[in-house]
Amino acid sequence: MTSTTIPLPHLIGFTERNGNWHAEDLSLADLAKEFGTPLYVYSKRALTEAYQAYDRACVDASGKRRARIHFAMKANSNLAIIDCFKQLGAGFDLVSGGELSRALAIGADPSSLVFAGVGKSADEIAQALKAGVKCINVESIAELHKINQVATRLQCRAPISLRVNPDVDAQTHPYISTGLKDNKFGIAYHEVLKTYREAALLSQIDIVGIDCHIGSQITTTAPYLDAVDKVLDLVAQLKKEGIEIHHLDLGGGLGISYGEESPPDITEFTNTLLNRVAERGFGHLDIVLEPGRSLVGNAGVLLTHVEYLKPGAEKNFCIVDAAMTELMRPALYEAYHAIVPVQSKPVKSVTYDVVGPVCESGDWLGRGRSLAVEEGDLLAILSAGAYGFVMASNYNTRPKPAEIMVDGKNVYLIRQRETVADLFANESTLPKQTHSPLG
Ligand SMILES: Cc1ncc(COP(=O)(O)O)c(C=O)c1O
Ligand SMILES: N[C@@H](CCCC[NH3+])C(=O)O
Repeated sequence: MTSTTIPLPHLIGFTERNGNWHAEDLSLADLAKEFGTPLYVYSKRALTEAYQAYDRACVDASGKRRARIHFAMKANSNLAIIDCFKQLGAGFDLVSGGELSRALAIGADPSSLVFAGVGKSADEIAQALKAGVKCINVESIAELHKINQVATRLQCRAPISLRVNPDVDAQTHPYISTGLKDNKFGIAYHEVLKTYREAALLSQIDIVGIDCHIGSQITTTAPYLDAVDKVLDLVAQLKKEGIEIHHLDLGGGLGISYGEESPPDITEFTNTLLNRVAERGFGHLDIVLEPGRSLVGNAGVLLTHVEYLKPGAEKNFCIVDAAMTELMRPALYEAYHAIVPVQSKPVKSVTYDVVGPVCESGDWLGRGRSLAVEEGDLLAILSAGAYGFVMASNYNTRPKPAEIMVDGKNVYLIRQRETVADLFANESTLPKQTHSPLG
C-alpha cells in the first residue's frame, strides 16, 4: 500500500504485475540488482507517447504544422533523453551555455534552439550567437543592450524575442511561479512596448518574436489563456507600430499528476492554446511550446533500498539509500512523490516517514507513508523523471546516481554512477611547506 488517501499517478511504461513493478518489459528488482541503487530508471515508451500527444495537436487535420515543440531540457538534460526527443522532431529550450553545449553535442540543429534565462553572461550570449540559435529570449533592457554589444563585437545579427512578464497567477507553488510582476522573470508588461521600440533602434538586433512562460506544474488552462490574450494584445499593437512579430513562444509549464492532481490532457491542452491563438487571428505565427515536466516527469522513477526501519514514539522512520541529494523536490517544495514497494510482501503495513542518510532534518522523500516493507527491500519513488537527477547534488560527498533507459526488453546505461574519487578529482591540498609573504 502506498498511502491511505492519495491515488497513484496514471503511468505509461511503469506497471505493477503480480505484485512486481516493471519498467516496460523489465522488472525493477532485476534492474536494481544489475545497476545498484539509488538508480534513476526511464521508460522510452513513456516519453515517446507524451511527445506524440503534443505533436498530434501541433499538426492540423490537413497535415499542416501549427506549432513546434522545444523540450525544456532543464527538466532532464541527459544526452540520451534529449537525443530521443531530437529524433522525435523536437527542438530545445535552453537556460545556460551548458545546456547549449549539450544540445550541440547531440547534433541539434541550432535553428531549433531558443535561449532563455534572466542572467545570461556575455560569454553565453556570444556562444549562442556563434552557434546561430533561432532566438534569444531577452529578460531585461540591460540584457538587450548587452546582446547588442556582443553582436557588435562579433559583427553578427542577434535574433531576439522579449520575454513578457504578463502578471498572471499560474496558481502553482510560489517557487515555480514565474509570470507574476514580483517574479524576477521577463520584462514587466507595461514596459514591453517601450522595450520593443528601443530594440528596433539597436544596430545588431533583429526582432523575431515574443515569449512568455508563466510557471511550472500548472494544472488548469485558464492562466495560460489569460497570458496568451495579454501577449497577443501586444503583438497587435506592435504590428500597428510597424514592428512585425514572426514567432510566438508560449513557454512550458503544463503540470503532471503526482497522484492527486488532474491536469488537462496534453493534446486537449495544446489544442485549447493553439485554437485561442488562431481565433484571435494569429494562427499564421511560428508558434513554439516549451514543455519539460509533462514530457518526462512520469517517464522516470528513482529506485532506492531500505537500509533501516527505525520505530519511534512519535514517528517511524524508513531510512533509505536515496536522499535529498538524489531527489530534492520534497525538501525544496514539500513536493509529494508516490512511493511503492517494488515487490509486494505479506508483511504488516506501518506508517513511516521515508528519509535519506543526509545530515539535514529536511532530508525526507515522503511523509506519513503506509508501507509494507522490511530492511533490504526496494522502493520506487514515482514521477521522478523531471527535475530529479538534474537537481541532484554531491552534498555529504555523495556520488550522483546512475541513470538507465528501458526500451521494451532492452536497457541502456545512460549515465554511470559517480565514484567518490570523481568527487575530489579536481581538488588539491595546499603545498606542504608554506612561506609567509613577510619572510
Ligand atoms: C522558460 C522556460 N520554458 C519552459 C520551462 C519548462 O517548464 P515545465 O517543465 O514546467 O514544462 C521552464 C521551466 O519552468 C522555463 O523556465
Ligand atoms: N524545479 C522545479 C521546476 C522549475 C521549473 C523551472 N523554472 C520543480 O522541480 O518542480
